Amino acid sequence: MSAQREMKEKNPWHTPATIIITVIGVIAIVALVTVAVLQNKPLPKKYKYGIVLDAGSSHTALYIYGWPAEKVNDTGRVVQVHSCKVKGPGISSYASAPLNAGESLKVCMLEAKDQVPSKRHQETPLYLGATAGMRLLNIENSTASDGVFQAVSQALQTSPFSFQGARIISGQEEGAFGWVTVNYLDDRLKQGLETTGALDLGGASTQISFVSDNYDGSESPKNSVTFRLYGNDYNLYTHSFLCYGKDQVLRMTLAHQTQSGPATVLDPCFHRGYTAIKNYTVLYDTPCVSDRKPQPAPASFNHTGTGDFQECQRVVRNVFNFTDCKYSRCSFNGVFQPSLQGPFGAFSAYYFVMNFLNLTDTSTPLEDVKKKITNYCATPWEQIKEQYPHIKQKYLAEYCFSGTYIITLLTEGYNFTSENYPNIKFIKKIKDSDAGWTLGYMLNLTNMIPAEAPDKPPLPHGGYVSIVTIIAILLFVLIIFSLRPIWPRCSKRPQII
Ligand SMILES: Nc1ncnc2c1ncn2[C@@H]1O[C@H](COP(=O)(O)OP(=O)(O)O)[C@@H](O)[C@H]1O
Ligand SMILES: [Ca+2]
Repeated sequence: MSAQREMKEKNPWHTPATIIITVIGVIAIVALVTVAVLQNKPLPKKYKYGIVLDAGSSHTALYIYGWPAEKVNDTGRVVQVHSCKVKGPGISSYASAPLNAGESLKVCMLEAKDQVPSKRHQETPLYLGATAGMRLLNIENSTASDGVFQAVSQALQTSPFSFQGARIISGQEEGAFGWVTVNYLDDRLKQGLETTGALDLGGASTQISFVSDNYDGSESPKNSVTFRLYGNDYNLYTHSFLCYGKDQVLRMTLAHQTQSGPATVLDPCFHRGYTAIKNYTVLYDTPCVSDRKPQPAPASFNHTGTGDFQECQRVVRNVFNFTDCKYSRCSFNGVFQPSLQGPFGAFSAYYFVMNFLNLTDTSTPLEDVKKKITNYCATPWEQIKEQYPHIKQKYLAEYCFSGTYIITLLTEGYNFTSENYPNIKFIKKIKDSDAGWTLGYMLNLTNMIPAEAPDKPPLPHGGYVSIVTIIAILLFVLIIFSLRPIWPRCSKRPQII
């Protein structure tokens, strides 16, 4: 009894001071964790938006991008939140009725109004960039192109967004911003990883952009764009070939085949059984071919397919000049090109065509790719129409030509070989955002990619709570252990006696 009483008296757990300390300690730990959980909750997310209209030669598309308002420079956090395809042709087709060009954008602009919360409308920048279709119209008839821009600008000014202007973007911008988009979406810029080259095939022009280590830009300065992004310097090679989009190349190959003004053209790039009456004036109505119009020319010709890949490739080769080159190396038409390097993303019409032909898997050897296109071209037109009843016949008739052109451009134009052809990925989207120049264009105009690497991001909320909890538990354990030297001695004393 007396030993028990002694123990009770000497046990520090039972003194009022220790009880108070322990209670205060526990309350402090609970309070600390509660504060960490409640007070440091991330602020409710505020979103910002930006809108870009891609006025291409064949059609216009509207893209809405969104990003959290805070710390946007942190990561590749700008994403495509919506897209809208404008009904009808590209704005350059409205040269003689410009008001209709403005009118054509209305449906997508209404969609954009619904997609962006109304309290953000006023602060949302809206851009329109026009590419090769308008470049060609501007060369052909600058008054007409001015008229189109006036009409679309007027239509866009009436929108609730902050309209920042409509303009033709240069081929260099188109190529460089396509490259920025691909690498931004892939998170390659921020991490300073090896970059991906960009291959963009449009209807009226085509772009190639990539970083090559043995290229410093001095051999052909007009093909060089330098960027400092997230603390890394990039020396980008880029070139845009005007008239080398697939629609203009098709005209050039037809022009090549109609130089003598024949009444019938037997075209190996179209299927056997395909036949259509085509108008000479319409065919030659672009600066890419206008100087080659046969004089005098009949009103129309009979365009008849023979479906022969190898012959088609022979015809397509005629649109390239492989001989003139004043540089150390060239792609074609006397244009400098450094040696190909790294992976490539090929988008827009590259994707549409190769996806249709089931050739997006580039592990398919180049020889097999050619065989598949050969088979497709050799399939009679009636069979093709039956096989693909839901695909627009204009596209359907042209896939043989387009596939042949793509392979010829890549291998003979840009010098891809069977070894590095697998480095090309045919892509439509990267992480739900379309590959194309528009995102890079907006990131640039809104200064969203900093030149220097951003500061290390602060600890996320979850991480902060965990750390405070761990510290609190450690403190608790520490209190227990700090009392241990007194406590065990007291409890063991009766046994010693
Ligand atoms: N589903 C499809 N199949 C084949 N080609 C397509 C498809 N959708 C779009 N295209 C083609 O993609 C090209 C897009 O070019 P576009 O961006 O309008 O021109 P540019 O960039 O030269 O101004 C056009 O040749 C168009 O016909
Ligand atoms: Ca385009």
